[in-house]
Amino acid sequence: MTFITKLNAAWRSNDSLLCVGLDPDLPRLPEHLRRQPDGIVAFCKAIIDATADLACAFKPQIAYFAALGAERQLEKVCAWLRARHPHIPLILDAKRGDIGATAHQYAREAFERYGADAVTVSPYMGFDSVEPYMEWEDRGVIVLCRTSNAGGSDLQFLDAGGRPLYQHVAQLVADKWNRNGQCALVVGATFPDELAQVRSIVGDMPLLVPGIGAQGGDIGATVAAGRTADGAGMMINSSRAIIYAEPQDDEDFAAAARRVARATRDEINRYRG
Ligand SMILES: O=c1ccn([C@@H]2O[C@H](COP(=O)(O)O)[C@@H](O)[C@H]2O)c(=O)[nH]1
Repeated sequence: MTFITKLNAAWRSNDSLLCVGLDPDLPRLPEHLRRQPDGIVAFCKAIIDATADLACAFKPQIAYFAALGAERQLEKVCAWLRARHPHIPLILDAKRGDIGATAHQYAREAFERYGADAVTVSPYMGFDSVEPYMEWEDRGVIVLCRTSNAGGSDLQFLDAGGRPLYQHVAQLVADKWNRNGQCALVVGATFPDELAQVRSIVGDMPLLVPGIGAQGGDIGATVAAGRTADGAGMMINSSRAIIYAEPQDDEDFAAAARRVARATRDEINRYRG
């Protein structure tokens, strides 16, 4: 099954546009897990199992694992996700970008080592730096377009032939790069006007939309700006607000994550029309 087919099925089966981000920052993990050798794996497995019926995708952020030399733990988290929840797409957030030969190795890392359904990539080294990922025709290639951080405007708003560079990237990916129908774009929820612009350029292409939750993006404005005619089209990511949700009463961390994930999924759905 291709990434796009899997994503469409997950949108429907879980009635969800919510992507749960896995950004396990060791000091923020429950105390008993910080001391365990595979504590990050245990943390992520518990979050995954508690939210899998509420999510349209999971997005591990590779930096949180690589910074600790915990790539083996990331392998285990990805293996768990693929084995226990094979119908939920696994997006590796790695934001790779390099010359073709090196990009090929990054693609092997994402798709073969971690078995990801999709990977995030930077467009700024051009098509030959993105093309190697497309050899895996069943996987998704999610290209940075209008990122959620304020500093994204430094470059993404530069004039590119009469319009901002992020719009040029959207057009380029939609018209030329998406030869196998496997591309998606990253557009921040923190910029609903730009999200609407991108949606008008790319038709029904899926958008990975980080920036709600800890970054404060407005869910109603995000859904209104980015949804497709059938009320889908987006993987709206929330990481810290879900995985570090404050437990209430006698909840454990996974139950707290589930409560916030459910509330977020339901709030998104209220605006889908
Ligand atoms: O433009 C972008 C692209 C990627 N991200 C990533 O998404 C999550 C956001 O985490 P929160 O805790 O929900 O803020 C994180 O992994 C980022 O690296 C992004 O925020 N913006």
